[in-house]
Amino acid sequence: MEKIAMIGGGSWATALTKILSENGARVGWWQRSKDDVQHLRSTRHNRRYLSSVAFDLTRVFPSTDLEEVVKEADWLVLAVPAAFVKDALDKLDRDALKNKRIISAIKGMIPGKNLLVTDYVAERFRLPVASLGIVAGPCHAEEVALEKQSYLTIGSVDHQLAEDFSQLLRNRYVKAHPMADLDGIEYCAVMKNIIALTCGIAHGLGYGDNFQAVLVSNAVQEMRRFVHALNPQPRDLSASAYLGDLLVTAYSQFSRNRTFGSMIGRGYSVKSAQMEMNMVAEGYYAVKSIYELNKELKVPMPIATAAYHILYEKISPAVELEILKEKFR
Ligand SMILES: NC(=O)C1=CN([C@@H]2O[C@H](COP(=O)(O)OP(=O)(O)OC[C@H]3O[C@@H](n4cnc5c(N)ncnc54)[C@H](O)[C@@H]3O)[C@@H](O)[C@H]2O)C=CC1
Ligand SMILES: O=C(CO)COP(=O)(O)O
Repeated sequence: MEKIAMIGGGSWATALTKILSENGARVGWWQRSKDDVQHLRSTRHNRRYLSSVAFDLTRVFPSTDLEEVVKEADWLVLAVPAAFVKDALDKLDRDALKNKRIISAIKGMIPGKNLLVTDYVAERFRLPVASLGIVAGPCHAEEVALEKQSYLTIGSVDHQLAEDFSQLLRNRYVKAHPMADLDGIEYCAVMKNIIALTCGIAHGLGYGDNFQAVLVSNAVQEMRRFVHALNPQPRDLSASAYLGDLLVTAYSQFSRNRTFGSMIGRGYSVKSAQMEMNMVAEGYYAVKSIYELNKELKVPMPIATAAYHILYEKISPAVELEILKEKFR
């Protein structure tokens, strides 16, 4: 039986715990809140996220004791929003993660450090990059709860690690496959949130499907330029780990980033949109990291720049979209 430490109590951690435990793995599930852990133990349901899912408590072990959960596991799955990774891992020392395989399920960057999550973890715990991987692909937690057919991609420079984790995920409604492009997949997963957020802003302002199709087409080119500048290697951005994830996030009713952007387009402030959501739109934080990273790279990134101006410089969404409109082809 594979032993997994799931770090995080949000929708994605809940969905991954469902998949992994129902496939037979033992999942030690770390959450911050004692009350939430207690509730899970007594009712078998996560009361805050995907509350319809019932867990088998002979395989799922909710706990607030991070060190204990990590000690018992072969795999660590990080599934808190990127902004909380530093805090969540604060108590762990290098030895705690020695000889473990670490999977990031996070599609965001470490604020302030402007690092991908896998780069941060490798640096902070001095781990070889071959011990790390990322779960990506177009997959909303809500559809996992409904057992709708989904596809996941595991990116790692270690093919065996990626294949082994894919194997843990495969079931009747999840297909998973390995890919070697760890950095490319992770950067694109970050970028697609910014783009989906901008699609939401356009929608909130009253732009329609015709415009969004052009926005997304231009966004693919922006993603290609940026990822190539950071990590030049041949990659087919039409693969589902890149384009598929962009499409589902830009178009789905379940997308946090699109929903958040739509509120901004309709005139909400960042604070009020965040308060209303109870969920995290990674694109809000990521756009600052990407904008700062790009000060050196100087890649033309009109969409990310517009989102940054709207979210951090309080420039009117309508004005930024007018500017963007003229740049698209
Ligand atoms: N929800 C989804 O369908 C998918 C999410 N992801 C990624 O998974 C990551 C986690 O997102 P979700 O599970 O969607 O989160 P969520 O938006 O469902 O929930 C928010 C999470 O943040 C946690 N949180 C809030 N304040 C915290 C703090 N101070 N310290 C630690 N944790 C805190 C909450 O406990 C909860 O776990 C994100 O990077 C997201 O992009 C990736 C694929 C699908
Ligand atoms: O990454 C996701 C789907 O693949 C989730 O996107 P949102 O955070 O916008 O819901």
